[in-house]
Amino acid sequence: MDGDFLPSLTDEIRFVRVLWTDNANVIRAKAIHRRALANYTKHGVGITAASQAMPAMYDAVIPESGLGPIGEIRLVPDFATLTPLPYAPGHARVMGDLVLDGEPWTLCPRGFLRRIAADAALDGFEVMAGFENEFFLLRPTPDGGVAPADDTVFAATLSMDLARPVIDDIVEALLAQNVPVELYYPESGPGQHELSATYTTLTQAADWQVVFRETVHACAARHGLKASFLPKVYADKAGCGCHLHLSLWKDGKNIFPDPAGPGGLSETARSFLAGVLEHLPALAAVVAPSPNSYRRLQPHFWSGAYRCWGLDNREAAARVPSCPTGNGSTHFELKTVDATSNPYLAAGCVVAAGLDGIRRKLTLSPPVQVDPGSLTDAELAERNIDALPANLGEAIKRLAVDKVVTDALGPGLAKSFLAVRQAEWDAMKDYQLDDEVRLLLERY
Ligand SMILES: NC(=O)CC[C@H](N)C(=O)O
Repeated sequence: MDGDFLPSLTDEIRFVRVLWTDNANVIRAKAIHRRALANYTKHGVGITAASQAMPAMYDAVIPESGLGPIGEIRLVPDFATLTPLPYAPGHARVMGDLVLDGEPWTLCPRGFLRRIAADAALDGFEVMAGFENEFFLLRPTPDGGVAPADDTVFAATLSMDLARPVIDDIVEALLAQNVPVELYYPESGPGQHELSATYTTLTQAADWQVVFRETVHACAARHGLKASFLPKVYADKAGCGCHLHLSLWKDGKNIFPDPAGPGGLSETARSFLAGVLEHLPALAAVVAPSPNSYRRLQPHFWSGAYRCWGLDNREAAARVPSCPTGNGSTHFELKTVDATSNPYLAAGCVVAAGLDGIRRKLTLSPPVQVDPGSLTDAELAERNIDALPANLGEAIKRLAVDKVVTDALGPGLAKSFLAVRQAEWDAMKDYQLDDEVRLLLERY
């Protein structure tokens, strides 16, 4: 698509933002003015390679990432994703691919996910995915802080009424960007909401996750509110998950369900899930990558803090939702994931772990049909259930030695990702919750 899309841009579009995500899952863009667009369609806009070496705290290059001041990458617009931004009149957005010497750059998160989708295809599978987000709507307070926009409870219709103007705006904006919203309800935290969309292909699911975060933040701001996806904002209240739903398809047919299999899952689905659970301590560094993530992964908050799976079990890391038709289970939900994770890296690493499970024909442990948080240490050990890493520092150590996940990432991406995670852990390991919230609330 070398410029043939240009007539489709209305005269009102002034800037086209080309987006990329980094190893700290900050969403960034360079915007091209429409009068100069043709100059950048093919080879994209130059950005520094060091853009993949920045932690969440500040724009500084982490030297251990292997990146530095020298090195230029091309941010090439993927015009198939072009859409005007309903919340930013005059602006449109495309997803960008990071390209080096005309080839996908090995450190590009979007390119990485495409690689994993291609790996799955070589094994004969198409992966379908969906990210299911929770977020807080917060109101600025006179002292410069924020407070929840309301103090309602789970699925409270009062919350629906109070938040309706902003939620309606978010939903209309998502639909206008072709993100097919399906379900909405207020979640149990104060001012917390959940909106989910239909599942789709792996790369599109990650693209939609970026669009989702952008849209929620921007629409909230238009209503004088702040939105945040930070995993834990209030210590004693629900945190924000970004559960990842996955299924595997062959020849257009979902191969997850088998009504006769344990949990209604086929043998392939069970091996895939076993792979995800085997690698989960390492995956934690990718799907729960912020020091703040580990405040959320606690028992009794339905956040998936235990390495196990269960049918309709909301305390297990992997929940297999039962199917109302009784024809077997169509997918599973990895609850451990939060929205500080880069969706391309998170989805790609989880799928790589699952494919490893299939290749090695791993056997899935029996489902856990009790609240793992209510079991004693001895009972947990007996069932082979362990807690996830206690903090980001522990998770980084597990990722560094997980050959399957780091090989999937490739040496450059693994090195830069680990270096950026380590820098965040080093900087924030002694922070109190308030310090984290002050620093990270508006990043996510
Ligand atoms: N309804 C739920 O499953 C709540 C999820 C929970 N808020 C989380 O942190 O993931």
